[in-house]
Amino acid sequence: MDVDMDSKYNIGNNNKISTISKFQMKLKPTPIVFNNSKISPPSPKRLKLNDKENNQTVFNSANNFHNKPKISIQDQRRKLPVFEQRNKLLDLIKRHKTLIILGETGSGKTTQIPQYINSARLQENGKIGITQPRRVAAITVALRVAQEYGQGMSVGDVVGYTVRFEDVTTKKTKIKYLTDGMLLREAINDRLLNQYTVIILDEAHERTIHTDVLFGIVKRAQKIREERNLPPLKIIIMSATMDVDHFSRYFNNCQAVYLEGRTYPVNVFFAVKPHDDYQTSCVATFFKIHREAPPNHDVLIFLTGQEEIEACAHQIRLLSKDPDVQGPPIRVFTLYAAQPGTQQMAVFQPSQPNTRKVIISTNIAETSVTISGIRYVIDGGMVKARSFHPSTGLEVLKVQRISQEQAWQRTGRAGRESEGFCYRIYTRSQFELMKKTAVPEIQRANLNSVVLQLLALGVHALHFDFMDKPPKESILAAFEQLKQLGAIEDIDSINLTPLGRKMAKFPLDPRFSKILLSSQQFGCVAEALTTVALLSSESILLTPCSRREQVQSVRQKFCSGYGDHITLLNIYREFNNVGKNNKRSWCHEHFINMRNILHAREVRNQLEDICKKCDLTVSSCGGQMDQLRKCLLTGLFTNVAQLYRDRQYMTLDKGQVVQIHPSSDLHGQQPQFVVFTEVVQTNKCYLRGLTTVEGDWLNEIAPEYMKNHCLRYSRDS
Ligand SMILES: Nc1ncnc2c1ncn2[C@@H]1O[C@H](COP(=O)(O)OP(=O)(O)OP(=O)(O)O)[C@@H](O)[C@H]1O
Repeated sequence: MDVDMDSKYNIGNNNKISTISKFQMKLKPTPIVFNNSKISPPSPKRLKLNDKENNQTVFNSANNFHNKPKISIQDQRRKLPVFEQRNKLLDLIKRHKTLIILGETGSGKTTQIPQYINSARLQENGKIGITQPRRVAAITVALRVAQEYGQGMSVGDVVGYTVRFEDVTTKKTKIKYLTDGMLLREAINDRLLNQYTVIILDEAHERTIHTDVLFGIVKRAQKIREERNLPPLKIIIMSATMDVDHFSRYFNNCQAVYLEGRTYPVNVFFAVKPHDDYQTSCVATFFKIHREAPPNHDVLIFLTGQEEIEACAHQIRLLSKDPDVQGPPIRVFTLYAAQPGTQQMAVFQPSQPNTRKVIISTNIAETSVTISGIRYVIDGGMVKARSFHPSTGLEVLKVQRISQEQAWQRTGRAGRESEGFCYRIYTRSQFELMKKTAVPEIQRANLNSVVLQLLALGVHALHFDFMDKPPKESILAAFEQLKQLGAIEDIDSINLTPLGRKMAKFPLDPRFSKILLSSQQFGCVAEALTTVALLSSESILLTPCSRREQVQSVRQKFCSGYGDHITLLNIYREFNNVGKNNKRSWCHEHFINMRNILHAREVRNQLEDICKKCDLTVSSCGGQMDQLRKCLLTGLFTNVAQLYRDRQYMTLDKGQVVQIHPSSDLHGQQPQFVVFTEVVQTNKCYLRGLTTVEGDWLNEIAPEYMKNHCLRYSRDS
């Protein structure tokens, strides 16, 4: 792209924008001005080789290679900065039982280091496990590494991956990429993680709740294996951006090594002034790039969530139809967690010649992934983060500014195959005001699942060796909830009840596991499985903004007076009744996301297998929805709200004032009691995913809980 690196450019001066705007006045992209900042990510302190005082090591490498003709995959590997350091690195790995490795984004840590270890047989008879915070990264990196092995090697042979509901490994697998959540589940069955001799916790800076728990689990497994003279466990912690001292202290002042050298430079631009409407600014910036960049120089845009991403995709598709828009044909892709795997993988397909691929993604493309062809990153600067408030008992999703570390990771997605560009839709001073690192998830999340998993490992969360302790009240709230669900006898207990042990077998929030495990007693195992599978997968409902009324009218026949969960169940049942050949057109006609519903079916099958292992037989309640509604209450009785004033509800648990979300089937109705599965916070608190329940059922189903949580208002008041 022929951008003058030293001058500003101004999308507002581009008369193409005014032509574009005639298509959709409301969506007119805001003009945005950038400065080229020419800055680089901060490198960790560079210290001398084997600097004893600081216990860190520096490597020197200066691999700078620019737009070269296509090179073989093996040559690509040899040109990565880590390649030059291979022997020194292997020597360090051999000598240290725990090692921290820092290296620039794209330098080859994730794909190369496990291969080096395997070639040198450092793992001996065990496996090398490499964790990733997200499934997309685990899958794509495994595919890439299998491809690098060549010789017809397919994923699942020497290189494999395991993500929730998908295991592509065999006995032959030596290098196993897996999500941090899956390694944690494996630890429940094998506390010492005996199948591994090397565990690499990658992208450690992300501090996902699972990685944070794994820090303690692997540290403990390493120590116990040492004490018992079992084959040792080597731990490697990797990232491009992390607080080395903090990590090193936690891992008994272990050695840290900084791999110098980067692949290709990325030129960073900041907006000259703040832009509140970052979504529209991203679109404007995209069209600026599109007009000037050669074909197949692809673009990755970071936004916060499904709705925003779909709206942006819609806007780009619409604007790209303007005959005045110059540039190659645009192919728009979206990437967010709620999509099924197959749809996510489509993003990684090579671009068609002479086109422009634009991918609009959440932070799932922020770390580890390489999307071939990406030269440009547009960073909206925001992320949707989940936070739990023990005082209200609610877990809410909120859009907030990213951290500086996240900004650098996003920048790192350009410049992986050649020089790249990153446009930040925020000013330099806004960047400087951002937090250096994000608050670890463990300090802001609902800890129900973690506390349950730790108990399954025989550990009490209050006594667990966390790198940064979660708030005590969040741990206590989790114990309280597990007690209410019947997973433990009392809140000091470190023993799970038989029910609790079964709950820990499901890769689900304990409230959902409880629903499944109670469903036998209500004769609705089939319906509970469907409902929980649908709630654990991405939304099956498509609601294009422009066709809202049409959507409502075709879906009317599925709508249940009992609310959203039963409506979803009705849709799923009908989908199953449609013949195989007609499913696609049926989905199209009813605005149902076919991939998501098929994915939900896969999830359902897997949950059914676990139910069978827990001795449940699949029964159906047919049309008796009271059975399912009661069953939902067995897990979700702490998520009940009562009508107390016109359209205002109050949660029974903590007395939080809430309203029914406009997208709910129950919006506009005022049932006395509702059970909910989601809370969304904008300027008000809204409940989404609702089912009506009867007040009397609460005493029947959760008598203990109701002793302390009386109904706030009697029916007559
Ligand atoms: N799927 C892929 N397609 C094409 N090239 C790839 C792919 N995966 C990796 N690469 C190449 O390998 C390089 C190293 O990738 P790798 O993921 O190992 O780096 P990393 O140091 O772990 O980066 P990060 O810290 O960003 O995860 C990339 O910069 C890219 O050039």
